[in-house]
Amino acid sequence: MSEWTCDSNQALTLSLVRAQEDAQAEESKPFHPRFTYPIYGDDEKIYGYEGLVIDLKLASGSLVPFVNVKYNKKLDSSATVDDVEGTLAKFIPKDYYTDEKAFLERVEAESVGFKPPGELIHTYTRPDKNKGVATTSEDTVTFEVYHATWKSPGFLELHRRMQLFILLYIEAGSYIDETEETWEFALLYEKRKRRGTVAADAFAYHFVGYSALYPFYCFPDRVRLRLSQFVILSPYQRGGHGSELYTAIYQHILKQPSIAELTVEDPAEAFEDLRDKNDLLMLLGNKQFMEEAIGADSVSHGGGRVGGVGKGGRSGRGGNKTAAAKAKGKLGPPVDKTWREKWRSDLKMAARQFHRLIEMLILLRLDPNDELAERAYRLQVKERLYRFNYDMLVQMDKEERLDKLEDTFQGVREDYLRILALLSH
Ligand SMILES: CC(=O)SCCNC(=O)CCNC(=O)[C@H](O)C(C)(C)COP(=O)(O)OP(=O)(O)OC[C@H]1O[C@@H](n2cnc3c(N)ncnc32)[C@H](O)[C@@H]1OP(=O)(O)O
Repeated sequence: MSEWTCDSNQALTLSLVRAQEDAQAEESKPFHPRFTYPIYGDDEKIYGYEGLVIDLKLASGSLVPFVNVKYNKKLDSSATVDDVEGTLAKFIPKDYYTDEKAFLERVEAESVGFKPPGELIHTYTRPDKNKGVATTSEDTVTFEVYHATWKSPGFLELHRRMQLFILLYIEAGSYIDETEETWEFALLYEKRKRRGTVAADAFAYHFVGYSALYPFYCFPDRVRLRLSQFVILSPYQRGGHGSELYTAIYQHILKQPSIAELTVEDPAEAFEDLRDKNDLLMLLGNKQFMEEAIGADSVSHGGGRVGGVGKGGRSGRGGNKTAAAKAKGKLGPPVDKTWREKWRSDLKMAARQFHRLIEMLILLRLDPNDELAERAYRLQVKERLYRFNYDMLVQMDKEERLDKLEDTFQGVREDYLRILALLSH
């Protein structure tokens, strides 16, 4: 890289600023985005500066921005030097701060008054990583999920600030249309007791992440809600917050009679794993579903448990399955399709996702020495794969098609084993 060229992912430095009383938090440390190509171009390079830092600070609650561009040297004014601030300004609200003192005063003022917009739909706690291991309730931090629409007071302004994270974190992510009224949102906030001199019962809210969902018509009289955007900010990633937000959205949907199912738009791999893991845990924890799936005897003997699913392998291998339980279970293989469809519809799951989950649950208990069961399983999975890839497979001759299906099946099976291993950590 030439002396005058900077990596824009490194140059852009984000931080979530808390009020001075609250500032000593892990989550306020600076971090870098995953992508900047939607802002600074496909090669994610900025030309014309040495030691460039684009300091983008956001008030941790309202996400009001402050921008300060710093550098050691800048090339003499010429047409080729990139306009760093002007380019970023096109993607954030016009009224961003450039005066740090005024910005910090705003952060202080908001730290007592800011509350997330929308309706509270889910609460959970985590040990306070800024205090070490939790021993009392004082050592835990509360997190809250809010359901919001454009009509929720204060949400439109907040969304104009937080949508930048879609560009910075989601590949091929783009801004949504504010004039489309039907968007729904789930916002995740940390709710933390204020420190220092402020009132003992005062709380401050800090933004963690959010999701945008869009309803599509679903025959005859309901909607299919499509999760289109989902982001958890770097300082909070891999702490189970994405799982909590996803579960809150799913539980909210289960309670809404007008929503038929939840679908996901073009999920990133990490999100697919998050979704599979949480969906599997939800099914394994559903007593009635598991009893019908594998028989009440097997569930009470631990056949529906996750425990013992080690890395890259299954436990149980059918060893403790009684013949009676096998005969009773609707899971198969092959699965009872009418039973599967009833549960899919009750659990409001998209068809492909639910069929995959069923295939994973079967694999979890499949006895590799039971050739009949192995064959029934292979046929079940291949039937789904055939339908899903029909347009491509139908163009091949028979031998090629069978080879392709077998390869795909083996790949899918390997991936299922990888996902099942995620359940044990
Ligand atoms: C429809 C869409 O919007 S798809 C786009 C999804 N969003 C993005 O990719 C934006 C950038 N990334 C993020 O926002 C977050 O990293 C998310 C949403 C993918 C995950 O959020 P997190 O809060 O980190 O997830 P959480 O801690 O609940 O992880 C649950 C499981 O998901 C899987 N997972 C989460 N992140 C990753 C990752 N980066 N790579 C692989 N697996 C992952 C793991 O199995 C994880 O369990 P584990 O930590 O016990 O191994």
